Amino acid sequence: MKPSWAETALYLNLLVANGGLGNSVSREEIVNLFRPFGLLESVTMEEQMPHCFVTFSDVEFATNAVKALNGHQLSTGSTAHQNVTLYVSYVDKDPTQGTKLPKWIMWGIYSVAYFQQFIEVMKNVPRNLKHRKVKHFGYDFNYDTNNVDINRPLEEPMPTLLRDVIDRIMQTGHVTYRPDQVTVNQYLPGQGIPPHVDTHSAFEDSIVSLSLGSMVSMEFSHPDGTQHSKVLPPRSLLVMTGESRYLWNHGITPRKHDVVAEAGGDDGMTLATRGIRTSFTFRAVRGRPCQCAFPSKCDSQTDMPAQPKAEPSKPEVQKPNSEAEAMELEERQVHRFTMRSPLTSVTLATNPGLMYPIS
Ligand SMILES: O=C(O)CCC(=O)C(=O)O
Ligand SMILES: [Fe+2]
Repeated sequence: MKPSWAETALYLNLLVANGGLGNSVSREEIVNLFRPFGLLESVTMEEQMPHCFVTFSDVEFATNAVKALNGHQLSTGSTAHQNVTLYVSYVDKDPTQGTKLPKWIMWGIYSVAYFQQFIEVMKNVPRNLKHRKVKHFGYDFNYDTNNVDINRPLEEPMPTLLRDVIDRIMQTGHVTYRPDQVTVNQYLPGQGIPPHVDTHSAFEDSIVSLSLGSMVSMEFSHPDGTQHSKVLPPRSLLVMTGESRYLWNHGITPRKHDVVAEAGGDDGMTLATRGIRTSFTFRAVRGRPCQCAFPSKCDSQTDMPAQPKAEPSKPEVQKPNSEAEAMELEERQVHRFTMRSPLTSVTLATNPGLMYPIS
């Protein structure tokens, strides 16, 4: 089957020509216009510029907004500007450019039918870890040693589907070593993965995670204490290279909702309910010691204190012992947020793809 990304290239980032501060269009007008299409990740407006950038948290939201709003006329009403016609188009802009944060590739290049085949892969896999389901291709990942045995590749060949994606990943130019190991993680709402750095000696530099199904918020933390959460929208690729691969911890807090910032420029927060998320992590096994510039996190260069195991989950801060306790903890955390800022509740589709076939 011909993969549909061959014809389809959609992005989460939109350029809104004529929708800028330079045309006296306000942030509020842009947010009000775009928000009905789905959760907004950001609205970027610069002084005097005649355009702005809108980033959605899901490719489908962006697709629908482009269809509906390209050519839309913003009328004067009570606002400062004359009638302006907005021209909305996709833009391939990397919002993490120039920062040390993980690279973020906004992609919606695969059709839904194509993705559905990926999720099928997990259907017959038993729930084999306490906190999530996993399956490995290429090489097994050993959760006791947090490593792979390079001398024991799996007999099952890498499925064509995954080889297609790997080709596509290589075409981005962000990845030096061709991935030959794939770990599929399937998380139910309430499940997660403890903060960790993928073992340096096990895998080469670039680590790529493709998210399918529900969005989730991934937490990144730097040894200097810097914390950063990033919403991973469905059908997006996260590429961790350099510092973000070797130094920053990444993890997913086990909870059923994520508190997500709204893009209005104020302190608006939205509570997003998690659905089932399936992620595909693409890595290249290393088979030789790591010589990175981050010895404090490098098992090849330092006697590392044992990493928190990816399974079973080890508590970082507060760990609920039962489902009831987990719910209570979550209630408390969510409640704290509610007190600080008004929350609107939004349930994101578990598999938005099924609802909006592209091709
Ligand atoms: O689910 C993800 O996107 C990340 C998985 C991960 O970090 C891992 O398997 O090492
Ligand atoms: Fe990881």
